Amino acid sequence: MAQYTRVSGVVGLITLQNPPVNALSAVVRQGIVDKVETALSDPKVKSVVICGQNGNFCGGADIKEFGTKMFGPPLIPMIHSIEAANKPVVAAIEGSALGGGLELALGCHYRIAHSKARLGLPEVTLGLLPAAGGSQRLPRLIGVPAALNLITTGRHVTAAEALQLGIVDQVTDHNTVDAAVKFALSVAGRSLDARRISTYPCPRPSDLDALFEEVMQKVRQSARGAIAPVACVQAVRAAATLPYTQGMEREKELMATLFTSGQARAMQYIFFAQRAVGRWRMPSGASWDTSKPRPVTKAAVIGLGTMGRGIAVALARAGLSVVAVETQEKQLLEAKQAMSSMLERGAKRRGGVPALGLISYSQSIQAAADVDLVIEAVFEDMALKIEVFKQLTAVCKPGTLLCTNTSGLDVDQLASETPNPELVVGMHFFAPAHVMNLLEVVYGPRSSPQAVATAMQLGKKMGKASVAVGNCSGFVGNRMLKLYLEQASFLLEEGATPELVDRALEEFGFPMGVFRMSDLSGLDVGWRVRKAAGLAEPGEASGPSARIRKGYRYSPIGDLVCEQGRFGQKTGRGWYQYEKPGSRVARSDPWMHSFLEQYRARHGLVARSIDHQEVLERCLYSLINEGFRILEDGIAAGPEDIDVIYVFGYGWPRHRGGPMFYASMVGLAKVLERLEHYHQAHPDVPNLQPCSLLRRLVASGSPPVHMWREVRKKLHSQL
Ligand SMILES: C[C@H](O)[C@H](C)C(=O)SCCNC(=O)CCNC(=O)[C@H](O)C(C)(C)COP(=O)([O-])OP(=O)([O-])OC[C@H]1O[C@@H](n2cnc3c(N)ncnc32)[C@H](O)[C@@H]1OP(=O)([O-])[O-]
Repeated sequence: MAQYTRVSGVVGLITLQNPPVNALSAVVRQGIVDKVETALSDPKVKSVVICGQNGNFCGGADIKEFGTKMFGPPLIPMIHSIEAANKPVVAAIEGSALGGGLELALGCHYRIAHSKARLGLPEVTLGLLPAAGGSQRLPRLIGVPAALNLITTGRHVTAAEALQLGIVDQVTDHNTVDAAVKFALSVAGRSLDARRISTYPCPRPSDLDALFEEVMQKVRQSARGAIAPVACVQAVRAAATLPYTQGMEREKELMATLFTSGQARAMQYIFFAQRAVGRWRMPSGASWDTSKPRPVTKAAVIGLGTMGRGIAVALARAGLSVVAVETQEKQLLEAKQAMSSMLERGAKRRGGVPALGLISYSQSIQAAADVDLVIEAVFEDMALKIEVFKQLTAVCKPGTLLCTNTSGLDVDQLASETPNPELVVGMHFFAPAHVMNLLEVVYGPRSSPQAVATAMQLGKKMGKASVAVGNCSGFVGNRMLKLYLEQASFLLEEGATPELVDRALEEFGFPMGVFRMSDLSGLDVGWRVRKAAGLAEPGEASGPSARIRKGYRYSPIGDLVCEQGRFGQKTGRGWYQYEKPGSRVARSDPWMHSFLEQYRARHGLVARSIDHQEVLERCLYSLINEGFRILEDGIAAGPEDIDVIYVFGYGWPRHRGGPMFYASMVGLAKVLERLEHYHQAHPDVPNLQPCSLLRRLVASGSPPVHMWREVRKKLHSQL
């Protein structure tokens, strides 16, 4: 709803009230219409101020209303009536003015923002476009290029940038509503003809067609199949080429193509999933609202390799005091240099001062004696990690949380090597840790809910999408990825090429196919893990046993490629060839094609034609199937946890909603039928056997993804 008061005698103050972000629900819209009417018809009122309750202007249209029957006054005429008002209307912007919230402000005649406010039109991140006049008014106010950038990226701008762009008229460090009321008093009675943005001509850059062509090409490339960014460009083009009213018609048309699209549903699902994973729950029943996190102001990072450096920088950026420990002097000096430039570059990009002073460096673990939490990021070797944990328990103050950045080793085994296993959790960051937004917080059976709560809160403070998961080999992300990689390798045996498999996955929307991604992360990483697991055997064995491990099918192709010293980008050769070691542009490698032909010949395999559909079904459905096993094991509390992990950590296209959401869109019965088909064709691949939870969900009518948690609980209780 909206509240109305008259202040300073002649200013009508309208306050949006819908905590926490004053979203424009039907009730709020009705409130605005009524209160604007009141203010405009009150003869004592000379000008009007619109603000939001609780220091937040407006987070836009109410996303929770999408997909339901819409009622209440529509946004567009509501904003038009404000713009057409005969008394100045001033928007007092604090906190966020996003989407419909900024569109409401653009309908006002003036905008005053607090210096900490954030403004933007992020509809594209929800699979939509600004559909309450934003795509038509913003280009008229700030020009086509700037509007295109904000609308196609959905990025939020600071108040300072908004002032520089001309979106707001004034920025204040003081009480914004007071500043707006003072401003409203100062403009009372002034003509408003020049303040109605929809009447502005849209500035036309001389090379308009060239500009839109270039932007559309870039947008199509980065969109990777997402339809909303393309529609955003088309809507802004309408603003630049059509009169306002026709442009609004075009905006409406384009929004209609997006609003009910599967992509929009997927992206709104991820919006809420990202918030849902913050409400974590452990199998013991302990949860986010019953477990109090410990305060963490000072942390230590042990081991300053690539991961350790990124984690320390991310902690300092979050405002924590950091002790960075590296026992090797040369490595320590190199790390100090690298981390300082990471902080400086970051500060330059985001504006602000690099937090160089927050990090202290040491060669001794003793330096971690007074920290609240330690993150161990040494080489992925259990014996080494146990040794580090032993040293830490000897020097750290009582109650210090010991976290490991292992990407798959047994967190509980590590915990059992310490006197206080309840203080041990995994904090699995993704490379580069100061860039990637995902954090898997891994709890073992003895991890205390307080330790989980503390790690989750720290992850949020570092700006990470933090997901609490149970301890198992590979946790959630890597455990599922193993099946995806396995199928990709099998497809090479059966006739596919790295190029074909990658093209199918990139057309699906992944930034990189599985083989280009492996070349980027280094083939030797997986090889070391396979060797440690006793899977990779040296030499070119032939015959059936060469492709069997522990009784099941195994593809040694990856091991054989590594034996050639082909580790990917870092060696200039991997599944692809690169100009030189470290280059990033992958080119097909004739060596790989003849190697695969010889490999098939040696193992009596006959190549067959494989299409994109089979690549997607085998790689994605086997990954999804493992997702169901993870839900069945209770390692992940719900499908949202898995989907947030894959969208934020593994490049799963956001407009496909994540693996589990995607399975629900494809249809669980279809996924089950295809898995059964492939398992029948490959009985020696047990991972293709459909998971019983999938079978039972299909048997119970394939309920929608948001009901799986409840259905799984019920199915479990029936066991
Ligand atoms: C016509 C028009 O053109 C179109 C079509 C539109 O306008 S489409 C809509 C466009 N608007 C957006 O894209 C902005 C979306 N929101 C945000 O980016 C952020 O929320 C925030 C504003 C920057 C605050 O961040 P936060 O970190 O302080 O809190 P939070 O945890 O995120 O959010 C706190 C709680 O508020 C809920 N919430 C936030 N924004 C919401 C919204 N617009 N509608 C409904 N609920 C919303 C959120 O789910 C959470 O709920 P719960 O989990 O507690 O139950």
